[in-house]
Amino acid sequence: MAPTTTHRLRLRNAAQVVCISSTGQEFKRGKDMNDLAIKANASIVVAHDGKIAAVGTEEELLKLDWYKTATFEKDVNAEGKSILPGFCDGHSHPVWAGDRVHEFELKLAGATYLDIHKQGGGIGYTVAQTRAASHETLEALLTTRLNRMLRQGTTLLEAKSGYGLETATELKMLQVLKKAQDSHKIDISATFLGAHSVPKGSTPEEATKDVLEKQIPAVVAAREAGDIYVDNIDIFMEKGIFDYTQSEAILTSGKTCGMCINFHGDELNYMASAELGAKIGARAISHLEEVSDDGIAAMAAQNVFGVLLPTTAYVLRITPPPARKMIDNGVLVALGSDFNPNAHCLSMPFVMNLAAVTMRMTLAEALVAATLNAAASVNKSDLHGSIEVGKWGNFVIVDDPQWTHVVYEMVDSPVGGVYVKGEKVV
Ligand SMILES: N=CN[C@@H](CCC(=O)O)C(=O)O
Ligand SMILES: [Zn+2]
Repeated sequence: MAPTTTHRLRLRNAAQVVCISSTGQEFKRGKDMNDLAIKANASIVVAHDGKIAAVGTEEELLKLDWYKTATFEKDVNAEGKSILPGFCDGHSHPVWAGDRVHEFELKLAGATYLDIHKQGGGIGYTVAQTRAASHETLEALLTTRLNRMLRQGTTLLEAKSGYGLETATELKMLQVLKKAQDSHKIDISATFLGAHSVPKGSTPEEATKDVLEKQIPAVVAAREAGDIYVDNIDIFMEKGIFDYTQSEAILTSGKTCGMCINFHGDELNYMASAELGAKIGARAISHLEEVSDDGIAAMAAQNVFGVLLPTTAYVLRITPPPARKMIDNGVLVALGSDFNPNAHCLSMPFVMNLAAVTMRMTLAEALVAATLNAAASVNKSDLHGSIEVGKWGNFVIVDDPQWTHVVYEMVDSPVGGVYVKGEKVV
């Protein structure tokens, strides 16, 4: 008889455990996105280190010697429920003060995003508010937003700076993200976005020089001092903001300093961002509403993730990115909420609903893009994004035997519980 082993958690006999992968895949592409590796009437065990120790039907689990005598600190009956991996949000801007509800009304009345931007609103408005805000104010705002995301099932988040556009405020935002990473249940991939816009009174050339010569060196020094951490470098590559040459210079400089390239491109105008990203070894490019066919081919060939953000097209009433074409042509597709003062969305279930309805992704593709592929877009699918032995015990419990209800039931999605590292956090 095997000795008794104790474990943090067993979720017992769920109608569906949606594993996403059962072979340790780093990501999924093309038709494989429709295979969710679903186990019916299955259980999950999480060890005391917060990692998944076993997943399978009772019959499968009883083949494991240790399982027969195992005990569980929490033993939860999941009958009639379905279990998904915690959602992974591949793109967000969660650190800022003020809001732009006044601009929402202007946009509804016909003003475009770039019209408002040129008049000093948009990102410029948020930059002024965020520069003026204290660490404490930003921390409190971020915590509230993270809590709301967690309630909707997000357990991994890519989160950007970018409302400072100068060294001190960019560092303040990254410090606030580090504090959240050290204290909050959501795991955060931190992104430096000092080139989110051209600050008032500067030219794009001057702003590029400031990012290259002041901001990046300061970010690297603060990272070395342990004051911040930073995983990715980003830029808003857009007409009238940063062009091809400026984007290439900033992104490659960040890469040289050890950051992964993960940037905004081909959003409102075609900029050859996809082609640039493939050329310089980007991990991910977000938006891509205006991506070219050549750009799609280049991204597919170089394994560059397309992080698609259906909330942006919805709120700006623009044409969504060609998700179908991208998936069918082999691009690695992930999803993000794009939470920011322009697109105030904290819910990955809603993002999946929009992806399915407005971008013609299947429900399975939307789920893979909001779990395994979003985790992989920030190099974290070794621990996030699927229900497999050795990964974090991060789960969303859906109050229905069919997981698809979490996407189908709009707005008040049936998220019945959220677990992080085997602990119930919602
Ligand atoms: N497009 C650029 N950045 C954000 C919007 C930021 C803002 O408007 O404050 C985005 O991803 O949608
Ligand atoms: Zn963005």
